Amino acid sequence: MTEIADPRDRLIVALDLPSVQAAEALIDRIGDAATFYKIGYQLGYAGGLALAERLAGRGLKVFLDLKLHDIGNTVEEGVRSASGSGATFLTVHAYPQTMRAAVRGRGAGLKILAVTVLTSYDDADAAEAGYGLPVAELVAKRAAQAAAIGIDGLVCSAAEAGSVRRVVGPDRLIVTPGIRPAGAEAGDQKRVMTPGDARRAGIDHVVVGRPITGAADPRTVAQAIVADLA
Ligand SMILES: O=C(O)c1cc(=O)[nH]c(=O)n1[C@@H]1O[C@H](COP(=O)(O)O)[C@@H](O)[C@H]1O
Repeated sequence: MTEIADPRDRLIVALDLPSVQAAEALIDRIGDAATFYKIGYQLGYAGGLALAERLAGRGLKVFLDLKLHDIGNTVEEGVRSASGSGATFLTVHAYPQTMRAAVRGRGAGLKILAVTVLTSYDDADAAEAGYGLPVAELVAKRAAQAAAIGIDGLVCSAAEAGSVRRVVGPDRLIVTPGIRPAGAEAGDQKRVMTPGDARRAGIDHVVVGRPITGAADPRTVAQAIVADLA
């Protein structure tokens, strides 16, 4: 687990919103309660990539959640292009060819996170997708491959944080979505944990979307999550 001086940096708010205007309004409402924002498909395809550069320019940390997976050349060049965005994190899927390409394209300052098994998957979903391993074993296998390839961090559920830490050692980042404050709706997430339990399991950062984006008072929810993480 890495040392993080400001506990707010452990919370990554997923800006899963339909427009840059909506994202900017949410960031204004959250104010200084959060320092780290994730831009994924929904906002990225609606002008969010330019927003990523603006947020980084304002000193906020940005996680570009592009979940790249393609032929090696395309991944390598895509990662190279994203290296100029000012983002701190970029995701790829944890396939060996894809991870090797991402490491080749990685520029200074950009950390590559490999998504092991999506937190919306349980063992039945993995079997339906053709995998012959239960989720926990597939996560551990992909984490070991990612570490051997030199990936900076892993995305998994907090339920696997302990086993992933044993596989990858203390220096690689563990970033966990599927985080729900006690009593919050899980929605389509199947492997969920509270922020405090995730922290005790040894994660570095949590990713939280709908519990914050859908809250009547997103700033208060973000502050409560940071307090639980601390
Ligand atoms: O890479 C991710 O961030 C990610 C990986 C994963 O396994 N599960 C997962 O939920 N995510 C992302 O984390 C966020 C979770 O959002 P909420 O379920 O609304 O908190 C979404 O933006 C997802 O795209």
